[in-house]
Amino acid sequence: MKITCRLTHPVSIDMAFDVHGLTVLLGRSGEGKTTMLKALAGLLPSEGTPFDGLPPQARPIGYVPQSLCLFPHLLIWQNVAFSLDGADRRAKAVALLERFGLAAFADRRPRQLSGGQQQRVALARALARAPELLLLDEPTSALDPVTRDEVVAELIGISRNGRPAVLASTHDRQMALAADHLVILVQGRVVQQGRPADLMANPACAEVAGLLGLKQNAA
Ligand SMILES: Nc1ncnc2c1ncn2[C@@H]1O[C@H](COP(=O)(O)OP(=O)(O)OP(=O)(O)O)[C@@H](O)[C@H]1O
Repeated sequence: MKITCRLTHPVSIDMAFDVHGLTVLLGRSGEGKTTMLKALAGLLPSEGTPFDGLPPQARPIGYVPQSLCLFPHLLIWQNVAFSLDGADRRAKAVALLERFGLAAFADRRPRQLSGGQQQRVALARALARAPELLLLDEPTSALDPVTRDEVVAELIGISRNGRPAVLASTHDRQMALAADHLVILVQGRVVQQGRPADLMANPACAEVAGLLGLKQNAA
């Protein structure tokens, strides 16, 4: 899937990149990663996205914000079933929870779950509408290293099934290096994209080398 996006406010962005498998957007704080994910999800006005003209609810997108935004007053299964209709919505939600090993938590509330479990509930909710593209804003930022590795493995598993493609923003170098496709942002522009190993071997510039944690040659 080809993603394009142009924005002038609140930050200047002009991006074009491919999404296949688990794709990770890596950039410094303030580059506009969150802003672009919101624009793709239809929560901010933008131009040149593949989804222009569609209201947020009609976009084939699942979106997990950094704060997750689970509904605290709803049960876990009700959170997952939020966008579903029909008498079988509980069964569908529980089936999704089963996929993440959380079916036993269906009748609890979000505050009764750990951060990693809440992240998986938010993932299940985003997958409920069978999106073509799953957007995740810094999905590992609140997780300990072990849970982070589990969530990244789950994202790889989700994306390997072909649908949805998964696009995650991060500062997390470990997550970036585990991706199928890595997109590096500098000042709202894509400066390099490709397989993480290829970028590690041939960083396009000092900024890319810095983001990847490579030693830079003295000028
Ligand atoms: N509602 C807003 N009003 C004004 N400026 C904003 C608004 N939202 C974001 N910005 C600015 O736009 C820029 C990009 O913000 P954004 O949150 O998209 O960056 P980011 O790359 O996701 O950063 P981080 O990695 O720290 O989350 C920042 O300079 C931010 O201050």
